[in-house]
Amino acid sequence: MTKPTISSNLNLNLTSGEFNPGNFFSCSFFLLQDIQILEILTAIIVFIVIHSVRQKKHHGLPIWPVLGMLPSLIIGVRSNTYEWLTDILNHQNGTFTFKGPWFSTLNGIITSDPRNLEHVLKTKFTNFPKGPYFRDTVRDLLGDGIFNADNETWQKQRKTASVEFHSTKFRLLTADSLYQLVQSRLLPVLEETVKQSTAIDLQDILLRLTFDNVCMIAFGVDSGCLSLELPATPFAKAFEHATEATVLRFVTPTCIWKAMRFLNLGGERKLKESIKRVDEFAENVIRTRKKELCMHKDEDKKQRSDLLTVFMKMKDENGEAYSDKFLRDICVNFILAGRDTSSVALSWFFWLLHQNPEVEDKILEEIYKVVRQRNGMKNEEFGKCLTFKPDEIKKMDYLHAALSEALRLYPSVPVDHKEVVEDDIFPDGTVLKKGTKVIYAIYAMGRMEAIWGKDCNEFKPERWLRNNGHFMSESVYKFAAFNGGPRLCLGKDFAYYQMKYVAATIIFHYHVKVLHNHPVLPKLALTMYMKHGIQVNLCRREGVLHSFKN
Ligand code: HEM
Repeated sequence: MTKPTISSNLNLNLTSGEFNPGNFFSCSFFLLQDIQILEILTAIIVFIVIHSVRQKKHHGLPIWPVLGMLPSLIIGVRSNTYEWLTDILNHQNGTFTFKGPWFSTLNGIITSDPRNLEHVLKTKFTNFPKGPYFRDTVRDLLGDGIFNADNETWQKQRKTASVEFHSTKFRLLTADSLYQLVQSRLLPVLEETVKQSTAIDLQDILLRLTFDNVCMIAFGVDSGCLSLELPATPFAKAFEHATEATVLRFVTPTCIWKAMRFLNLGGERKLKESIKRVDEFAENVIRTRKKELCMHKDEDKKQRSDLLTVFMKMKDENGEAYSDKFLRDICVNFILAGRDTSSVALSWFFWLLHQNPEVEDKILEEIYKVVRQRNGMKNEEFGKCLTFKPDEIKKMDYLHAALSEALRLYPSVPVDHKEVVEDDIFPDGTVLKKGTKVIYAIYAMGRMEAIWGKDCNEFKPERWLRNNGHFMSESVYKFAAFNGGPRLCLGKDFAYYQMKYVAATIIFHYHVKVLHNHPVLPKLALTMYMKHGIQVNLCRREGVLHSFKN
């Protein structure tokens, strides 16, 4: 039965011209009821407004009845989430409590205080695992891989990968693979765009490069993403979509994204499709490698030093080989670790160079100085230098500082997450109850006056240099781009080598000019992609040889 409205009640009486006590009472009842509803609604609105204004004074963000801070979060997510978070943390002395809707698990402590970070990542490491909330949210994509594992599952992957990462064989493989890719793919692709006088999306080129590189070192496979034709990369795209859709789960009440997953709706449907494509790629690599290891008598192939082969030869606690699913998880996690992180860092680095040409000049000066130190290098041969040796890359302190500075302002992993096992208390006095989610805002940390001083928003590589010009590292709890403590990034040394090698090669050969008015904005994803990439034109440097083998 539809409930009469105020006007329909009145019409009923006035137009009929009759007095019907039954009608009169029922109409008055509905009239009274409607007026009460209006009053109640008005009271609720007034309450919300007063309440939110009061809370704003108290916590920096309004806490709405039922919805908590969700409306502010939605507004923040729609603008620049990282800037929004930085602003709040700056006003809250580095730590604040986020309260989500009553019916959700969207609550947690967000911090950018280095003392708290050290507490989480080192001092009380075992009390702050990734935890069930994080693992549940990213499990569909990352499974039980290293990024999403705690305790023994994490330890065994960390141990194996760590031994591998520090082996000479692996170092040679990574350096050789990078050299090949830069010389025979990156430089020809860049040179082609100069010949054609076309603009390119540098982020896309770098993502292709690091994807090929990580596939080579993690699986010993040439994925062929970077070539003159710039082929479609359905797997890489699926991977990007999957990380994006996964991160949306963190800002959506769990019950809602779970319901959407169950009903296969919206972003969850997209996520499922993307993960399917990711799985197909990983399964294909694993199947091929298994066949190769079983059937080929070729000892060279058995001696491979890529991570997948190493994990395939290992046994689990029951003496069984790892399942294909677990191997898939390992693959996907290493792609995430190695592909997006260095490429997005390099993209932001070139964006910062574009805005700070004096830094580019200093890097170029350093490169020239290092190259000129080569034994017997004559001035006229200088332009023929096509590549750099590992020990030359090591000498580039200013470049190292400039890349660190780029990572301070644009960390590839902008926020990270832990969960409290037992009640605890942060060094800044924040009380942590068992099960609380802790988010550390790495992006915000890089832009806090309290940590970096008044010039915190400026791009100043010099802040990383000692008086003698040598690079000086910072505490990992202050500069958390590579995480810290037992879960410090395993690929940190390799990442610096890779970024320095690629940056030095590009800068030595070309001046990178970002297209005027190209919008450069961060995207909300697990790693900090540029939302619209970075469209650039390249200009050759005079006097440098530009004919590359392809
Ligand atoms: C600029 C480049 C890079 C940055 C900024 C970076 C940053 C990070 C961060 C923040 C973490 C911690 C993630 C977490 O626990 O949630 C991490 C972990 C890790 N990174 Fe990197 N990374 C970079 C490059 C690489 C590369 C190139 C590799 C390997 C090829 C790599 C391998 C790993 C691995 C295996 C872990 C997991 C460590 C663990 O949980 O024990 N990273 N990295």
